[in-house]
Amino acid sequence: MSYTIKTLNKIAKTGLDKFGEGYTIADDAANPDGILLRSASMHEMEFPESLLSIARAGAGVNNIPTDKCAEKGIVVFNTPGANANAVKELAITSMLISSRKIVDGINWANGLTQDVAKEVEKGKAQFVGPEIEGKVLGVIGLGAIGVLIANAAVNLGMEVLGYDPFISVDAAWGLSRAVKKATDLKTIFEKADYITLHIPYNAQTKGTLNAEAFAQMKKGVRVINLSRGELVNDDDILAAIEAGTVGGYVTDFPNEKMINKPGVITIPHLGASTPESEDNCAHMAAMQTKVYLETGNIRNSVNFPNCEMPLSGVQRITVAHKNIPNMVGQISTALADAQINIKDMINKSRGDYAYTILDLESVSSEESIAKIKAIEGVLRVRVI
Ligand SMILES: NC(=O)C1=CN([C@@H]2O[C@H](COP(=O)(O)OP(=O)(O)OC[C@H]3O[C@@H](n4cnc5c(N)ncnc54)[C@H](O)[C@@H]3O)[C@@H](O)[C@H]2O)C=CC1
Ligand SMILES: O=C(O)C(=O)COP(=O)(O)O
Repeated sequence: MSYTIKTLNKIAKTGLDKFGEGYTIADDAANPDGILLRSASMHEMEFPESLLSIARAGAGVNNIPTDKCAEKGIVVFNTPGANANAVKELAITSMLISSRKIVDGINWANGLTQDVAKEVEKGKAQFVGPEIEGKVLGVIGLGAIGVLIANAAVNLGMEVLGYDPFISVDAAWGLSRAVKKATDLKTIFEKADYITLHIPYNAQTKGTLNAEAFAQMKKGVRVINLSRGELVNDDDILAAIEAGTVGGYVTDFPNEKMINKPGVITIPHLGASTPESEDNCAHMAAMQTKVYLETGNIRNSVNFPNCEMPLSGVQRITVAHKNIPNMVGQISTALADAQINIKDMINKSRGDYAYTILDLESVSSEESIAKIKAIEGVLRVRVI
């Protein structure tokens, strides 16, 4: 057994150490079995035939063409929740720095040269800003991060409204009963003093906060975006700041338009930059990759279903395929034609794609594997 892992970003050593014997890890591997990355964009990349999996050490997968990967039978993983606490802490920080004029105050104080103590007392009145206790926070997206923030804000004495039409059962279980459900974005826009976004960036969520949204918001609302820059329309929020509708914008995704703008605080994408999160994400990404390469079991994929079965039999075959009728029938017929008995099997689907694991009582023949590969809708066959 030997596998090659390519890294596209710096991945915490504690995670890479999990691969252990039989693995070569390099940032310039030509024909990797697996790729590990953080925010590097893979949209323009060619995928080598050797590539079986991609693991995003983090939450957002908008930097990976997940459908294109699925079509090639490449399983893409992320690490749900592994960096959520780091983002929660930065979101609370962001609410505070959007409210109290801490950043401006620090910059001003650093520019003082003489009679500093006296000048501080004279000048501090220009940096007054409101407290967050008693104010209304609107949380858009109640996943791993949104739930933690909503609960923390309740504990800080805020009134919290949450909006997530697709909330998972687990997330709902974790949410404080004090968090009120908003059934539409309008309610959040009209009531919130602070709005924080915790949704993925995709074609549906692009520009969630735009001129139409800002027009419905309370005057002076503070907006926090630690999710992705594209969720907020840059020109529209700058206009809303200029008009006084938005009282402050904190973004973890600076660009040329946002730098050095009054009312905008730019953070250099630090949401997940804590040693704890970097270790958690790397650990999960490495373990999910190792398990997939060595057993074919899928845990925490974003483009294929989760599908796990304990190893049994003398050989395992995994088939990534389209979610269309009669795939399992055709695969088992190909094996039966070669007198191969199936000891155990599992089939799961997710959207347009599905995955089948078969543990065999005898070793398959090249001919039967070729037959499975030739079935229309089969994307990738592995013999483990
Ligand atoms: N700044 C940073 O360093 C980090 C940023 N992120 C960003 O935060 C996002 C969220 O992360 P997690 O909470 O871990 O993901 P998650 O997948 O646990 O939660 C996302 C939630 O958004 C909800 N959602 C999806 N579309 C929605 C819509 N149109 N309206 C309302 N809710 C919607 C989903 O139902 C889900 O509950 C990531 O996709 C990523 O873009 C995540 C980690 C670090
Ligand atoms: O997990 C995410 O979605 C993030 O945005 C974190 O990005 P990073 O791993 O710090 O480049």
